[in-house]
Amino acid sequence: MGEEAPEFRVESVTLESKDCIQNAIDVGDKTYVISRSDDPKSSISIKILDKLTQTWVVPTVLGAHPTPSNSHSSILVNSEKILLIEKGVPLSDFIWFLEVDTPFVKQQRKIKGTEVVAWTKGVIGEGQKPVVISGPSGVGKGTLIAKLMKEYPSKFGFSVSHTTRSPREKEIDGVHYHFTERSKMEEEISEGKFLEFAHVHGNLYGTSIEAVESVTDEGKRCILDIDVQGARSVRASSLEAIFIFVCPPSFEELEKRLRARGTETEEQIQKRLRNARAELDQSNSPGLFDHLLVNDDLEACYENLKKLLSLDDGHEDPNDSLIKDGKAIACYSILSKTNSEILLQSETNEVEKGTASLLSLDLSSLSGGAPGRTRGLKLTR
Ligand SMILES: Nc1ncnc2c1ncn2[C@@H]1O[C@H](COP(=O)(O)OP(=O)(O)OP(=O)(O)O)[C@@H](O)[C@H]1O
Ligand SMILES: Nc1nc2c(ncn2[C@@H]2O[C@H](COP(=O)(O)O)[C@@H](O)[C@H]2O)c(=O)[nH]1
Repeated sequence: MGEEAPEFRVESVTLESKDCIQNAIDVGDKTYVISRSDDPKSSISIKILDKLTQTWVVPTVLGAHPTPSNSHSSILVNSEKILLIEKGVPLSDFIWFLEVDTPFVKQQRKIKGTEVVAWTKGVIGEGQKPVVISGPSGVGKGTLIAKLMKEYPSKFGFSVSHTTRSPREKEIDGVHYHFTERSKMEEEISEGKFLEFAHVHGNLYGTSIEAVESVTDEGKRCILDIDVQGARSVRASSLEAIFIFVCPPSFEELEKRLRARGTETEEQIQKRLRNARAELDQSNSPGLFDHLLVNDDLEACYENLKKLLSLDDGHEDPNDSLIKDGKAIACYSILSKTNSEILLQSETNEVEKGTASLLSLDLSSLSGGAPGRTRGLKLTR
């Protein structure tokens, strides 16, 4: 927490009636009214008053909404976003931002031709970098990932991709893939819901932003199994990840594994083998992959993968002690704001296990935002 005395500002007016709570926050010429009814199941609604014309607008609200709760407090962070602190929800879910004029909101306003706001959830700490695993079809990516998830179920989470291909026997919708119609997937891509997508072996595959975010929200390290085109797109995105390419010991062995798997027709096998040559050629593209792993003996390759991942395990997240018990119930309200921090005060008399009476949210720590999460929040006692 900084030394300077908190500068108190009345930027938010809270009106509580018998069955409704409303916060009114001025941002330039507009007043944003955030309301929720007394019913904890009902969601938050937003109205905007244009102070110049004295007209009300109900904006298009993008992003996942805050978890229903019966109370919140809010404050303007800067001209782009409002902070909302929810009460009575788990600590892992109590910080939200309403983006009112971020670059994303400005862009969406232009596209939609309406007033737009976007919710984004605040995530404490950076978490560990996601791991992108690429390699030709049949090399054993899925096998290696399955072993990792089995051995470390609470440490790693799989990014469930979308695909337009048909499910194989034993593949479960929502577990192995989100099996989807091409038109629906294309629509969602155009809505900006995908981190990356690619045409692979004649079908459309893609990683939704939600697929990665939901794993990270659970405090797990995200594993992506995607092709080389997808790896390139993720490399070019703002997601900082570790990129691993898995090679077969030989092309003949790759073909043998693909055939032995018995999931593709001869025509599909031929297509996958043709694409494999191109993917193997690209494995050495400068700056694309951080590590190459040869999957000859499965156990030896798995041990090498574990060694690679533990190289990045060294760092301790300073927020760990605060978020360790993410299920503890948050009962904070906003106390004050300076240019550098927002102070949150606990409203419980007895400080619950895993929570503190006063928390400082470092305003220089906010990164990302809609359509993903606002990450890297530094929250200190
Ligand atoms: N080291 C290995 N030695 C022998 N067989 C292996 C080895 N690793 C995986 N396999 C087998 O090879 C087949 C293909 O593996 P897997 O399905 O994991 O490949 P993949 O890279 O995930 O393929 P795709 O990209 O098509 O999903 C499976 O039948 C698997 O059991
Ligand atoms: N670019 C992306 N590639 C993906 C994604 N999910 C899977 N894949 C890759 O597709 C092939 C074929 O997979 P299969 O399950 O049909 O055998 C394989 O190389 C995967 O890595 C994705 O979301 N984006």
